[in-house]
Amino acid sequence: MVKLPSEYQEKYLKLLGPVEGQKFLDSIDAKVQKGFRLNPLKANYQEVAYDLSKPTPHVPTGYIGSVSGRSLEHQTGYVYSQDISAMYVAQVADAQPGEKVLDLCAAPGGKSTQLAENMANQGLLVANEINRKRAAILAENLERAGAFNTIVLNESPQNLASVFPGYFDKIVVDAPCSGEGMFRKDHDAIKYWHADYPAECAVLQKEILTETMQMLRPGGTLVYSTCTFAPEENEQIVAWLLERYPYLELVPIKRFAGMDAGRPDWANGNPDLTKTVRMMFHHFQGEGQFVAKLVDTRMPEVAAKPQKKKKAKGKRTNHIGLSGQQFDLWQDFAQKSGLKLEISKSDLRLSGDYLYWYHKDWPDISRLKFMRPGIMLGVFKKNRFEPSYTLALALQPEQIERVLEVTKEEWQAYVAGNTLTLTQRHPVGWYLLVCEKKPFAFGKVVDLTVKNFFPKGLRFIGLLNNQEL
Ligand SMILES: C[S@@+](CC[C@H](N)C(=O)[O-])C[C@H]1O[C@@H](n2cnc3c(N)ncnc32)[C@H](O)[C@@H]1O
Repeated sequence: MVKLPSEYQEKYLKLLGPVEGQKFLDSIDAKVQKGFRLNPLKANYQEVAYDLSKPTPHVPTGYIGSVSGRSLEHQTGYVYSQDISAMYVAQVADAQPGEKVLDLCAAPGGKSTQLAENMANQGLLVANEINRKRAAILAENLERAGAFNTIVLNESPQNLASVFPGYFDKIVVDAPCSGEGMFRKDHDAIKYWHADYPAECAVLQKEILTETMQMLRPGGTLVYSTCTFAPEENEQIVAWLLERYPYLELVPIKRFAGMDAGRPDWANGNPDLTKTVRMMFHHFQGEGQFVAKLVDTRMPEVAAKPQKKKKAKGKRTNHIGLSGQQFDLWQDFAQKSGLKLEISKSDLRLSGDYLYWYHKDWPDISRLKFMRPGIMLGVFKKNRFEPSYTLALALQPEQIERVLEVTKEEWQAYVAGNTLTLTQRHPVGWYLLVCEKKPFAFGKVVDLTVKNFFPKGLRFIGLLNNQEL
């Protein structure tokens, strides 16, 4: 039996009433239902060695079941382990190809990967995370997903607002919160809870949303979510938004079986709050989640003010052009490996020795701290170019001629850091390594050996049959 703080118990018994409140509190001991999503950015994305017999009704790519972080499917970004409630947030955001979307509090990347998938790699997804270590994990997850249209930043909402005024069509704020909805899955989270915690989180949420509102374009959409049950961080925040920004309107969110409507009586009585959705332990299969969708009803032409381009402060060192020699090295790689991606020279950027693909119509982010200023294509080392792991995971096998299909045992050996031995000679050079049709890395063929270029920090012991011992 999980022990919940007495003030927490009293609060929910009062809010929900004694009978329902007790059911809610008792459900803390129920089994955690794991979930995962498939990734339609990948070719043959449904060809995975996982049970797909339990699809989720509310997310077309969602399934009930667990996946291993050591499986081929996970490493190649075909599956993403995610709670089935959490996966409803990006579904509600309904990001479309071509849109400009911001995921403001994005790590580890559950919502960002799903947004990128829904955008079919068209448009721009800015995935931001304030915590640097978490931002690195976010970048890795987006990399695995094969997200091509993404910039990963490591900024405060305030700094972002100074660069992106009125810029985004859609913004997802999956806010830092008191995490009550995680209590069943992560008992340690209970230790941090105290009676004032939700109110403290609400102060931060309002600060974050104040900056957020500066970045939403007139006519744009804001999705606000938390993984807590506390009304202070849910209905009361939405009520505050509606009062402070009268041009915002709530959009009704479809409620699937087990989902509850938001509770006006837990805020200021605004009946529109029933358009928000709660996922509660005792009713819905997943963990706790709240989600609200708001649209900015101002007409774009009335409200939009011309934005003056701010001059960058200090030296702009992040993006410099390629030298002629570097461009030749890149082209040599592209030509020899038979790369079939249309990348114009003006979309190539250099950051240190790293080569990025950064669309010329994307905004100037040189004043911001970034993890990935675009898609990392590779790195220049002395007189050679090494293609990146990111590029390997973003490619479909048909987008490159030099492909080497390996066995599952060879995949396991390679991701652990070993070289592979070939039985047949191939021309020297870079090859996209593919296992069960899933690209997983680049390797360099020299004589009868595939030299290992799997990133050192990511090496692991892969599973052959997806079963953790
Ligand atoms: C609920 S988590 C995000 C989960 C993520 N959206 C996902 O689906 O994987 C909230 C995030 O907000 C970040 N955060 C904390 N304080 C913040 C602040 N002041 N401004 C912006 N983000 C903040 C946390 O580091 C955390 O990664």
